[in-house]
Amino acid sequence: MDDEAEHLKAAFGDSSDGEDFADRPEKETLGIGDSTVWERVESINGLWLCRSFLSIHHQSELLSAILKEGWFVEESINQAMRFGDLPSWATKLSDLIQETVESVDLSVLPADLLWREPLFDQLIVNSYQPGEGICAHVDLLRFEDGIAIVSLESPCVMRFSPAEAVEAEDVDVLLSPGSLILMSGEARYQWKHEINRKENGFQVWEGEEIDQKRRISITLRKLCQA
Ligand SMILES: O=C(O)CCC(=O)C(=O)O
Ligand SMILES: [Fe+2]
Repeated sequence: MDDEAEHLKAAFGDSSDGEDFADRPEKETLGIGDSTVWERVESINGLWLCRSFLSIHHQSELLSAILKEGWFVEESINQAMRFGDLPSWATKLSDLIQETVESVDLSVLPADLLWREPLFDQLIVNSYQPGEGICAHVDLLRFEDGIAIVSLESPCVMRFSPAEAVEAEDVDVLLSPGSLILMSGEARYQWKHEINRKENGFQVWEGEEIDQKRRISITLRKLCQA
């Protein structure tokens, strides 16, 4: 077992523990977690969270595929970007997002976004060491509506705050490993999002300080046509 798999096993237990994947081959092939429950983040239209998007096994496979790309061998490099043809693991992830969204009877993503071709053609993988995060921002307008973020490894709190000075409270969302968030409409254009993992940050969830480790995120977007 390589270091990453060992690390995941230590954190989450063996993926085969108590799970008989043979009974549910379809789910496992698709990499769908135990349940694909979607939560609408109240007070932010267009923000949806699926905590159990990826099974432990799929998280481990995805992490290995990302690390195999060799993007993060130098400590100074913590971000990789790809446009157009995405690596096969990212295309599979995009397909899985589409299937998962399609299979629920909820408007998790507006149909015109869900069925555009391709769903995503831009990929960013960020690797954050403990203490590192991302400043409050609205994603650039050169990207279309409909943004997906998949989280791996350390959980973190992502804070949403209104982009314009309006009377609305900030909203914290816990991005646990294996989770997927989708932002569209107001969530994408009218709210900023940030992750502050500095000492004076906000990595507290349900009263407990989050034990920070490396966090890897995969952001999928679609470029606007020129
Ligand atoms: O790492 C994340 O979860 C967020 C990344 C992000 O917001 C971005 O790249 O625009
Ligand atoms: Fe962003």
